[in-house]
Amino acid sequence: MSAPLLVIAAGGTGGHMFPAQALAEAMLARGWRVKLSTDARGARYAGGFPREVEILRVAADSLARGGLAERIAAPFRLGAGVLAALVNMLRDRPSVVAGFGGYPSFPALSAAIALKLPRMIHEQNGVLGRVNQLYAKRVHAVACGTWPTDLPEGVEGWHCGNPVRAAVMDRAGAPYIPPGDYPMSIVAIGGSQGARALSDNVPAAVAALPAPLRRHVRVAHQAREEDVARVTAAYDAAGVEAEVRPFFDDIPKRLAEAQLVISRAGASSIADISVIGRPAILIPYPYATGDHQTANARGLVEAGAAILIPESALDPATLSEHIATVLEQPDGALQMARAALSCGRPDATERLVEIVEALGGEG
Ligand SMILES: CC(=O)N[C@H]1[C@@H](OP(=O)(O)OP(=O)(O)OC[C@H]2O[C@@H](n3ccc(=O)[nH]c3=O)[C@H](O)[C@@H]2O)O[C@H](CO)[C@@H](O)[C@@H]1O
Repeated sequence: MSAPLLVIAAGGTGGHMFPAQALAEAMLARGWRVKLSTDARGARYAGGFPREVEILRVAADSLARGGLAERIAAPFRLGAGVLAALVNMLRDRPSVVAGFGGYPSFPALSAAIALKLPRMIHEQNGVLGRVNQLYAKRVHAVACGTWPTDLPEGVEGWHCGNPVRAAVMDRAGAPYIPPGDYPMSIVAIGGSQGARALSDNVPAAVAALPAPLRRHVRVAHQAREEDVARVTAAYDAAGVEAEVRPFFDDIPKRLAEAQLVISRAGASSIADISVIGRPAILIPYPYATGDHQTANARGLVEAGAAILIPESALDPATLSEHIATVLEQPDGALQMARAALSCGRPDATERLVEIVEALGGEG
């Protein structure tokens, strides 16, 4: 008998592809075969997948983007994608089909429903994306990366978490050193691309801290390339030691060493902060689809692990007060760090594996 087959369907952004890759690796290690159904954009990330994973390219464009001709063509391309997925699945008879969101997950999930195959979705954010929203009621399991997640009535979700990188796992629950009379680290991150709102406000907020506190603070600040010079100059002018870069490759280590994290609320940033367990001030990106970053922040805020500042209420004075509140209260900061840890799911991949194996066993 051949090994059971998992078909993973995921769209073309890192947010969808990374958890899909973590599951692919884990299922291969358990002796399953894995195929990845994705589009041209997703195929660019497929290089990170193990070589054993066969890539099935599907055409599946957004119905809402592009020019008129593209919009007219989109439903036909989606239809062709569904037909191709049907043909593939009739041939392969997968044991489980797992959608990770994005348009390319539409054809595979549609075919799985038509063929009555065991199927699941994983949603990384606290609000369901379009394809996941469409199919949440028609799959056998809804795995949630963020908790709580807004789900349609009658749909039960499983808090699996979002898989994090090995370098984050290595620091899961690393001891937290509460703030005190010694050098303290603030890490400011704005998602994978950096955030202008953080660059406009964090340096001024740090500069406005009471002098005895400011003297002890050093900052690692991720800024967009074009903002690096002015952000560096702002810290210099305030006499604050700061490293300003477009991207830190060693962010897991820096998060582990931080007394406070100031961040956007992208799904992976939230997962990293939770798994390592650090107090945070979260400023959700206000234009994310369905305001999902505010939803992503909810779990940490409700647990008392994070302070939420909507971008509309963000200014240096407000941010400065919140930074001071965390850094001047070591017990409170320690409580926040512990609360963050209680939201973390370092076993996210294993939880996803359990769902796949349970569904595969029923197939
Ligand atoms: C603007 C936008 O729409 N962003 C979306 C995008 O997030 P995006 O991919 O931009 O951001 P995420 O927070 O999900 O991930 C960023 C990752 O980069 C790491 N990091 C960050 C800075 C740095 O210097 N070094 C570093 O390694 C973070 O620790 C994290 O692991 O996809 C996510 C998953 O669907 C969504 O939740 C976000 O809303």
